[in-house]
Amino acid sequence: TSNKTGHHFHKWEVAYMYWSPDGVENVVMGINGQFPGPTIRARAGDIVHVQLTNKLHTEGVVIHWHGIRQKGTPWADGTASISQCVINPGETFDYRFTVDRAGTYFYHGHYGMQRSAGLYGALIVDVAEGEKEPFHYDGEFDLLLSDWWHQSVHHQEVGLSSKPMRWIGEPQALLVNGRGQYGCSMAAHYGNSSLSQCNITGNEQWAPYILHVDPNKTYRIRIASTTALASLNLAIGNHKMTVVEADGNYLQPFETNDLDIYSGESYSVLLTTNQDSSQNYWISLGVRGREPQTPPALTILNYRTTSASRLPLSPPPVTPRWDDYAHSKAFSNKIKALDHKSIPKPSPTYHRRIVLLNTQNKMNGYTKWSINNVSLSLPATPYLGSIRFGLQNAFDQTKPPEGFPGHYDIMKPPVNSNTTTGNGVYMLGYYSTVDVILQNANVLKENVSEIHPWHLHGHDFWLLGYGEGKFTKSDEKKLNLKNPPYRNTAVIFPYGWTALRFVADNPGVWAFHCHIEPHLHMGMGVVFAEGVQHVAKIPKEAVSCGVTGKKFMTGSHLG
Ligand SMILES: O=C1O[C@H]([C@@H](O)CO)C(O)=C1O
Repeated sequence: TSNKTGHHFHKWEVAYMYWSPDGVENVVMGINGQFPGPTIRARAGDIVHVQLTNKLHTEGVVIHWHGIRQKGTPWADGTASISQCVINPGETFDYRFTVDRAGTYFYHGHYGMQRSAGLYGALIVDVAEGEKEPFHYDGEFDLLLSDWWHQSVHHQEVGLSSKPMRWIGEPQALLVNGRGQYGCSMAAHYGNSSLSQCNITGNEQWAPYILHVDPNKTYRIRIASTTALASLNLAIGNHKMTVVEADGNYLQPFETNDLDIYSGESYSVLLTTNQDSSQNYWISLGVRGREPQTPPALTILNYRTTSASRLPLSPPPVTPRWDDYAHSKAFSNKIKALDHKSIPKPSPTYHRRIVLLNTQNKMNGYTKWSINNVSLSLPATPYLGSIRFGLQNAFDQTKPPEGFPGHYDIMKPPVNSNTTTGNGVYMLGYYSTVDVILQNANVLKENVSEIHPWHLHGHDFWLLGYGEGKFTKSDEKKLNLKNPPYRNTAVIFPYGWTALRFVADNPGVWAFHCHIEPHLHMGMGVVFAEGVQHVAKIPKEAVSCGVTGKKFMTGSHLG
């Protein structure tokens, strides 16, 4: 075996194109004529180099490499206004970064709502040569989950930022590897469906991605969710799954009949093909946490011992009811880190604890999401450059709040619903240990509190636990400091809290936000920065806009 660093060079062009993700022709944001974009496959320690050219006619673009920590390359994180200037039409930007750890990742647009427009794809990192995964499998499948609207993202963005706000509603279809079915169902013939039976030859862009398996083998199914809105549950007829990986980190294996997956998360499950091999089985994905108006996504587990076009004997497995939160919490609480050299043990103490209250608010008649009563509105100049070069006029210099008033009633709609906007930064001590308590609350409407999956850029965190109601000092003893999962995305349940801990050891500026795209668009995020003075050699192209761009034109040097 050799220890040579692999180098993966990809030339990509992003463009809108006609596509039919669910049987209805539409316009998607594709890469090199593909939707979803090409899968990147590398080994741990390799360098990935994507030379991205923007072929959109009138929009900028960036791509975020979700789950890749960008150690030493914070300008390659692909967050508009945070890590870089947008790539203008006709321009090319070089994303060059190390994939330092094996796992299931993905990439997606991180400017406006371009992820919802279809700008996403899979990024799979295998173990380094000579290394082994801590589990065995004979074959592998990659499922990238998303949701799809017929209305364009431009239309959606205008609706969300209008007065009164027009909500995007539920998706028209759920997609597996960019494929779904609108207005028909592959399982209509069992009865109890108002939809007609789909007529699919298999060559359609919207034909399901079928998993072809041999009997008595073990398969690794990698599942990642880049949905704009939907929380999902995946179940496979007659088969159990063993969950072994989450967000690029190994788990203590556990068996399950169905798997919850929130936007921004990834899992690997092992499936043993030990059922009647003369039959096929449904794979079904249902909506969680919001009253569904979208039929389940369906595809087929095909035993090669029978024809792939033969439909399963029994109807698709029924995923848990959308509001069965007890089921979701039980699943989340089963997730524990594997004792493995690749996963650091949690720091036993913290230096700073930031409590982030999540509320839906009004601001002068507009609807916003706010964190401690501040709704994020990103600045014109990317923070990475403005903080590195000390340009204080580029964003709010007031420190964002560390918490919220103790008397705030999380069970009621906000009393003072008039929120504020801001773009201040949480400056974290370099190498300090930071605790974040994400506190959920009631939305503007009585008796409603929603699910929000929070995603942290540039780091993994230890997910120390979940609880009900308002987090109090006495909840500290409930935190798991023994084997918390090490992840980059964590959900907050309705009216509950979620506790995280991470070490601020990655020089750069990092987004931390709700991964529901319309929610981020409405301000549901914060910005962390640490060790920015240690960032050297920022490529010019990353900061040639706003006040950092002007700095260049006066001939100053960078880095
Ligand atoms: O941000 C949101 O707005 C709607 C609703 O609260 C108002 O229409 C919804 O379900 C969200 O998640």
